[in-house]
Amino acid sequence: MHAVITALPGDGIGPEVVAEGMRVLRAVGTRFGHTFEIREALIGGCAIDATGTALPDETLHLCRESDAVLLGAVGGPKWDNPEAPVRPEQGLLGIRKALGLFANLRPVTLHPRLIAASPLRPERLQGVDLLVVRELTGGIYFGEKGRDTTMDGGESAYDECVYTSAEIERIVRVAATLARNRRKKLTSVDKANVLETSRLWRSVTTRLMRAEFPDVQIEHMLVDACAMHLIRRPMDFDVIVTENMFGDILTDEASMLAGSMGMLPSASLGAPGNNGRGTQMGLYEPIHGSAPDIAGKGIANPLATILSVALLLRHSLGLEDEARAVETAVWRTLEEGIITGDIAMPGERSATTTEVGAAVAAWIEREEARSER
Ligand SMILES: NC(=O)c1ccc[n+]([C@@H]2O[C@H](COP(=O)([O-])OP(=O)(O)OC[C@H]3O[C@@H](n4cnc5c(N)ncnc54)[C@H](O)[C@@H]3O)[C@@H](O)[C@H]2O)c1
Ligand SMILES: CC(C)[C@H](C(=O)O)[C@@H](O)C(=O)O
Ligand SMILES: [Mg+2]
Repeated sequence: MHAVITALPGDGIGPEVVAEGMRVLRAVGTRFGHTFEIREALIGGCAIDATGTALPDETLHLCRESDAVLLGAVGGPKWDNPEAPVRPEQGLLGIRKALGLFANLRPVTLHPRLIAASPLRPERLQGVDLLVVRELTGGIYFGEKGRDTTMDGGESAYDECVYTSAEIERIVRVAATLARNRRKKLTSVDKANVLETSRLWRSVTTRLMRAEFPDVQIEHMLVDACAMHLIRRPMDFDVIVTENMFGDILTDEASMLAGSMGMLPSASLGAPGNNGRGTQMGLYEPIHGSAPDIAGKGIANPLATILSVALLLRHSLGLEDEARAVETAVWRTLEEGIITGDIAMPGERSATTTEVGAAVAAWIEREEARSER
């Protein structure tokens, strides 16, 4: 296969982890005989510095012409002035919206050796295998926002949260379809005791599940309780579907089940079959940010990005064997103990970002990595 991938390294540790993602992609190409044409473009803070905008037209054009996009992270202290008119995060939100990527899949799977290193008790983590489906192009992130002055001469600010029934239906359909192929349990997370958008979310979800997914068990959970249950009994979750902001927050929390922010990948997808391959053009990125506290040190965990490459192979290129080869290679690398400091046990040797990427790539190039894990 010949595929065109746009790489958007971005800021902070973004370029460090995307370099390892590309190394792994090249290893997959070598091992399986594919050519991946990788084009790099600017997004976020580095794009602001170079062009004055966080999402240059050139970047968007390249992404639209690609089979898939691999993104690192955007943002950092250099651009953190809250009063700045242009912000790195606008690039990320802009590309998600412009490409119509409303479904953000954030799987949480645990390697056994990470259970030992986790701050949580091991018996709480056995059997954890969940998937958060986060609505990505609506809600409070994209509502009207602005500033005003108050009667007493002070300031006010507002962020409107809007959801339409069509937006809720399409994301719940994605999540329920995924649940149907897993353990057939869907948890819809909202704040229906307070928010009108959540009450609509709950009604639409109930109606749709009854009509189209009677074989999938549906439960509704308030977001505050969900935050607690994710720690108390994470193995009880199969697929979670939720709105944009709740999904953002819950997945940072869920990353600690897997031991680190550096472990969780994501796939952002739009309407199915929009690329002529019967698969989906998508954007793939780790869930973490630019990690300014460790940027430039060569110690960032690249596995979230490498696992995002696996999702890219699966969802945008339809290469299931290749996706599994990447996931298997990641597991083998963890078993070998080639791990960055964020998931190392006290006293254990920490590998660099590059050493981890090279180890995963080496496993892919070996025949054994193709077998089931
Ligand atoms: N998708 C994105 O581009 C994205 C996501 C989240 C935050 N951000 C931006 O990143 C900047 C920093 O945000 P933050 O510090 O709140 O969140 P962050 O995710 O960058 O970092 C949170 C903590 O996790 C650690 N961490 C993150 N990724 C890691 C990795 N791969 N390996 C090891 N440790 C890792 C960091 O060192 C830090 O201690 C902000 O400007 C924020 O807006 C961008
Ligand atoms: C950087 C920010 C806009 C982004 C989000 O909130 O979606 C990030 O936190 C994420 O999880 O991808
Ligand atoms: Mg986030």
